[in-house]
Order: sequence, then structure tokens, then C-alpha cells
Amino acid sequence: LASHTLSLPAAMAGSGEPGAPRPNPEGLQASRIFKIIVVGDSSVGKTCLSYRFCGGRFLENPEATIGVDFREKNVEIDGEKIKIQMWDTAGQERFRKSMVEHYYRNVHAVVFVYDVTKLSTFENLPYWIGECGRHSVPRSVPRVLVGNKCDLKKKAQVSTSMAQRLSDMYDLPLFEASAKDPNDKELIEAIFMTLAYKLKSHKPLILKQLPLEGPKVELSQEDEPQSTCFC
Ligand SMILES: Nc1nc2c(ncn2[C@@H]2O[C@H](COP(=O)(O)OP(=O)(O)OP(=O)(O)O)[C@@H](O)[C@H]2O)c(=O)[nH]1
Repeated sequence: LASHTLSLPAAMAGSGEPGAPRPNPEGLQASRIFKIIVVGDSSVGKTCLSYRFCGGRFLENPEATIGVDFREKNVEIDGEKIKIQMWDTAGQERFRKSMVEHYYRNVHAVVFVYDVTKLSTFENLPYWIGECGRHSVPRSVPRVLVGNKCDLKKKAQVSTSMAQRLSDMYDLPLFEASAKDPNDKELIEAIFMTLAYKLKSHKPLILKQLPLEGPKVELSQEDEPQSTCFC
């Protein structure tokens, strides 16, 4: 399965919009594109989780995300080719403020991430959940909660029971995982594939193709995303 990082204009312009059919890198036609955004405090492991899913391995020494990074993975569900487009968003306010509107536009699913070894990242989850609401993400959009860095169990500051209470309160399925631990590769795959299965059975997801010129995004120099490519 292919994975690659897209530049911001490529991912946002015209036929790259989620929902629009377009050829994948292998020349196969992906019938639908699902946009999944990954949000949470800085350094909780959003980049590493999305890289583990799309790239299949742990990304050593990731840099702080500036704006947003894109990765894609083609999957096949019940015979339908689906492209999962992961929007890995910056946790640091200064790197995200001018981009935030774009994260939430036409989003199909949201993954909230906290670091099990850092209580503050868990305590900030209501902020991230609230931000979704402030950007009018419909209640019907599937969401999950991921406690990352479970390989560091001895340093854990967030217990499963604490996380379960929050998960019940917000009606968010809870997963505890480690982007680093190779034994959790299947678990992380399952988290995103569970979302993809949910999305596949969700009919209104087929969006109208946007005009080719597509939306324009104004980026200030400070916010311009790095054209990183991890292929
Ligand atoms: N031990 C351990 N470290 C991890 C894990 N996932 C990520 N890390 C480390 O946590 C740090 C931050 O990871 P990132 O994936 O860049 O975090 P992020 O949430 O994308 O951060 P921002 O881009 O600043 O929002 C890095 O040093 C990673 O190596 C994990 O599962 N276990």
C-alpha cells in the first residue's frame, strides 16, 4: 500500500479535494477519498501515528509540524478502492493558527490524540473536542480517542479508567496504543481502518467535485508548511 506526503496546494487544490475521485500513484482509480484529521497537543505523537499507519513504520526524530502535513494511503474495503487522506495538524498554536479553518473543512473523521505520559495533554482534550464543535464539524462525523506512547507504561500519568470516563462522557471510542512499539502496528492499522469502514457505509460522503481552480489558501511565510516527503 502506497503512502506519501502531499504538499498543501496539491492536497487542497481542485481534484485533490476529499471526496473527488482521482488516480492514485499506482494509476488505479480511487473511487472515494476520506479526509481524516489528527488533532491534539504538540508532541503527543500525531505525526508518528499517522506515519505508522501510512508509512508502516515508526518515524524517528520527527520535526514539529508546521501548519499541516498530508499523508495518503490507498486501502480496499469490500472491493472498493478508497484513499485515506491523513491531515496531520500542528499542535503548536503558532504553527496552526492561520490554517485551522482548512483542517476542519469537509472533514470525514477526527482522531483526538493525547500522550499517556503527560497529564496536561489529556486535560486539554476538551479544548480540542470543543474546537471541532466551534468549526461546525457535524455530530455525525466519526471521532476516536487515542492515548499514545503506551510503550512508556511505567511513566503513565493517565490511567485507562480516567481515559474511559472521558471517552464515555464524550461518546468517543478509546484506543490505547504506541506508534513506536512494532507490536501495535496492527492496532494502529485497525484504528484507522475502523474509521474507514464506518465512513464507507456513510452514503453522504460522496462529495461534489470542486472546480479545478479549487480553493486558494493564503499562507504567510511563518505558516508555510515544510515540503517534507517521507517516501
Ligand atoms: N516512546 C514513544 N515516543 C513517541 C511515540 N510517538 C511519538 N513519540 C515521540 O514523541 C515526540 C513527538 O512526536 P510527534 O509525532 O512529532 O508529535 P506531534 O503530536 O506530531 O507534534 P506536533 O507536530 O508538534 O504537533 C517525538 O520525539 C517522537 O519520537 C510513541 O508511541 N512512544
